Amino acid sequence: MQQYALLDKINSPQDVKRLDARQLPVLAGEIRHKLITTVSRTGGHLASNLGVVELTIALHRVFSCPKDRIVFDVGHQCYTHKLLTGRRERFSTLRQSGGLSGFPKRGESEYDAFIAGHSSTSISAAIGLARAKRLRGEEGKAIAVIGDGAFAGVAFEALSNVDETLSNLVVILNDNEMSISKNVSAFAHHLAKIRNTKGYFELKSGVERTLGAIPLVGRGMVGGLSAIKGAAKNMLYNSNLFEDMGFTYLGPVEGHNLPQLCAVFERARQMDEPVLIHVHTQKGKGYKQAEENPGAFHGVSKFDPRKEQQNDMPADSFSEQMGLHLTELGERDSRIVAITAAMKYATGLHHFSTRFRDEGRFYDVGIAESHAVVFGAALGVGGMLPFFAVYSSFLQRAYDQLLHDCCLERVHLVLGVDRAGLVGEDGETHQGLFDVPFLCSLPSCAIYSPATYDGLRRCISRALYEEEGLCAVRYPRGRQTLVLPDNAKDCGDYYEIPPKGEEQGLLITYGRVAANALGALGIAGRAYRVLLLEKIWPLPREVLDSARAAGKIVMIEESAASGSLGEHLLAALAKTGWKGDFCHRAIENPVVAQGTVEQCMQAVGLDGETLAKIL
Ligand SMILES: Cc1ncc(C[n+]2csc(CCOP(=O)(O)OP(=O)(O)O)c2C)c(N)n1
Ligand SMILES: CC(=O)[C@@H](O)[C@H](O)COP(=O)(O)O
Ligand SMILES: [Mg+2]
Repeated sequence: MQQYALLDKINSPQDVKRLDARQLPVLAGEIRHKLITTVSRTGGHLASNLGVVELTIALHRVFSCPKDRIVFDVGHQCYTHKLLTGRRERFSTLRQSGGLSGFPKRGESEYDAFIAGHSSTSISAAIGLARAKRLRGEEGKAIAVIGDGAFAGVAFEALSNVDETLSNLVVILNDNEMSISKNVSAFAHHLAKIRNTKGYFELKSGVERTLGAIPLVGRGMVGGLSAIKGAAKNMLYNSNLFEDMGFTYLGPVEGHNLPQLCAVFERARQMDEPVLIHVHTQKGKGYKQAEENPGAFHGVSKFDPRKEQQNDMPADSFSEQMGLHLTELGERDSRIVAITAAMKYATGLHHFSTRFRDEGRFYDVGIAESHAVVFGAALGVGGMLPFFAVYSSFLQRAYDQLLHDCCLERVHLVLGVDRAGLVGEDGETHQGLFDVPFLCSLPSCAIYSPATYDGLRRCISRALYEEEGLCAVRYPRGRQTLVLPDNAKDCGDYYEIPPKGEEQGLLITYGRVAANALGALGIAGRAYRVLLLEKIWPLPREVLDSARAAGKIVMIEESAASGSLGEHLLAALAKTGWKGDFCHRAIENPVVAQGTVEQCMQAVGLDGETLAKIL
């Protein structure tokens, strides 16, 4: 086990305060080594964490948690924070079942002030914590640490809510010019403009030189001095969005310069007004491959850090297959326009982007899923064929736009709902378990849930050309696991697989878990007729008819149980007076902790062995 002279003695933020300032860069080096060696073994978010090592050390050096509350935005960059707040010894359990979460979790530590995982919420949370402190007469600052990519959507709603009474609010903007890929938003352009003006310390020393030249002649001068200082600041510095929205802006500050970071954080700690500190960092700092290609090292699976080049083979995945197929369709139909919310590569849309961006048929709207849905709907109203690829859990925040802007007037928008179902190591915030319930609740929404690549291609084409209103094609993280039996009969909306022997019941299932369900039949040695659905909603008529004719039905789905397809099916059967035996296996508690997908499946009873017991 690697020994670290300083890090091994850090068991709380107080230990960071006790170090000599000259030791802080050494600590930063040890932390970087720990991050690279651990994450190369566990997988996780590497580049973002390498970029905030000094920022996080300075945070805990100057502020005093848990009296001061730190809220990380997205929270994928919280690893140094966890190393400095008593979780160093558990760090090797990162993102594993029963181990440390890859995101802040209040239940994990008193130093984790608020949940994170979905982007752009930290300023809202910090404002809430700040207001509560004031109302309860508590000391301390509420500090949001938010990236330039996450400064989108909800963050702008929060910005509009800042006023001079928030004197205990500090926002630290970690500007590394990157979201997952290069940040090309209008906001990023504003940041670039600000970065090119005088930095905080240049400005500060300039103003001090100006003020220093004026002899102090008594108190009256002090008032004059602050007026001159304000004028000097404005003279030296054109205003920016943050100043205009009520913050005192401090920056830009070099994000790997510990003395500067500590000095500016100390300045903010003593101020009695809302402060925004603009820190300029490098995503991937300290690991050459991640510095050169931060996007590729945003989220990594296990890798060998000694290798010069990591071979990033194109993934064998539903995402990749979606991207390739949509690009193929795009060649034939110029009405197809693709949209991503800052997830171009992870959703597979980079293929479509490369081919059609210059024709104005690909848009990365940044982390703004609600905007993406309305934008897409308007593209549809305007006569285009819009396709928005989005993770199931990130789509949750656009529920009203789906209802209000798409469904009420049956606008044709196709959603590629990626990471639908259990995702594994990202845990509770990212499990895609709610899309079937919330999409089924929408008027005139159609849902496809293919379990194979062939089915995915077919469903995307049907969604674009056979459907009229909102249509979702949902598919899991990773690759196809189901092998369709040769005797599966294609019935259009579903496949029918005959029983292996005298029929003992009807098994209805869809999506990735169908592989486990079919496997369970083999384990149990039971003879069920199987309906493997591809179009799941509205429930196909023939499926309902087939169910009504069955005496025993087992329904297996990888979805939150409440509002699930199985509940809808049972309700529909009940309306027909059906009185058979109905067994429904879904996920009763959809707050599913991290682990491998297989471990998550086991935790919720959707693994083959457990399913065999209900057949
Ligand atoms: C609502 C939502 N949409 C998308 C994501 C996926 N996501 C995670 S981190 C990230 C980029 C964040 O960029 P930034 O805030 O600049 O952090 P950096 O990785 O650059 O440190 C995105 C798009 C998310 N977590 N939440
Ligand atoms: C932090 C975040 O939300 C994303 O980086 C997410 O973790 C990516 O998930 P995948 O690894 O499934 O692409
Ligand atoms: Mg960034």
